[in-house]
Amino acid sequence: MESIISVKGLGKTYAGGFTALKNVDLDIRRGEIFALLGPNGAGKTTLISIICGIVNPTGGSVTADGCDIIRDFRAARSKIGLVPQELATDAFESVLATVTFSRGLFGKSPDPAYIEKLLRQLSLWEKKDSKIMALSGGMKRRVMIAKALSHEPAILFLDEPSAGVDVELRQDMWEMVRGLRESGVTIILTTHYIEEAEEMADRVGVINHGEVVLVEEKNTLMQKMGEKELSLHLPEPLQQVPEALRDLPLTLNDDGSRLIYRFDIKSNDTGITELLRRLNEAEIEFRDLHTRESSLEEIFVGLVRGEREEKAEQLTKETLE
Ligand SMILES: Nc1ncnc2c1ncn2[C@@H]1O[C@H](COP(=O)(O)OP(=O)(O)OP(=O)(O)O)[C@@H](O)[C@H]1O
Repeated sequence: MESIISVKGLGKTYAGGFTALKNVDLDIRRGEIFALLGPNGAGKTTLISIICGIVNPTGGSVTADGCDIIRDFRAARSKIGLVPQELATDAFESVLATVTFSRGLFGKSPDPAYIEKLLRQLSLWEKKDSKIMALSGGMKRRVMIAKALSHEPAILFLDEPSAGVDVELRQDMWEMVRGLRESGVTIILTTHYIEEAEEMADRVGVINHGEVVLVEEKNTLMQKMGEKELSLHLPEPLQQVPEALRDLPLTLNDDGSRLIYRFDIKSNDTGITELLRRLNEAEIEFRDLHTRESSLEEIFVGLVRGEREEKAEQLTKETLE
């Protein structure tokens, strides 16, 4: 599939000597919604800022829609719309004036018909003459998106689009972002809300300590990394997992009244038949039984923790050697 952003060997060491990005390779496909996940300080904003030309990289290269972000800065920047985390707009301006002005900043000739279409798409047309300060938080955020799209970019970056937005508005925002994708815009969002990535993204990238540790189709990721949980309600609570069942991946929850069995989604043999047979043998009765798939959040936490543990192990090994 054709990539619209191509990041190669990208590195960033800040003036103080801190390395925020290490040799990052990443391709964003044209027309997708890509979610960039990572804990605080992982390097998400640094990466976006480099692609948008706000921060200079110390190594590597980036092209946006075929334009090199350094050699061809203006052309590259005109391909990109950025909605930053902070809502910064002129409170006393009207919606229409603000968005029209933003387009002008990119040297694009005025196009009232396009601006109208954009404001309608973002449900802001009714508010076109309102001053920004008179708008609700959700509307202000939509104005930021309208500003970012005013010069008709092919790529839209949304840095934490749901930060401080209530659940209902978040749903609206997701709807709207999907609508933008339908209209052909490629969307890259950073988020701390894993459910946002789970709900919206076509692909997910995880960044940790300045390294892209994983890029995967969301569905594949959830299938590959996911665990399923089988939960059995015990009418007679257990103090501990019986000796005869200790070799199985079982844990007790809810004061011993729930037995949890974890199995791998990708495995052909879930071991459930065997589990039920062994429970029967051990004369453990259960009332109901249901399964649950792990969420992207659990996968993410598992990944980051796994990497941390691996590093700690490596460090211990190195210290001992
Ligand atoms: N101008 C700067 N000078 C020095 N270090 C910086 C600078 N900007 C960011 N950093 C450091 O680089 C690392 C990555 O920061 P970045 O803002 O890219 O992370 P992030 O993944 O966006 O985090 P968050 O989720 O908290 O926004 C952090 O350790 C941060 O302290």
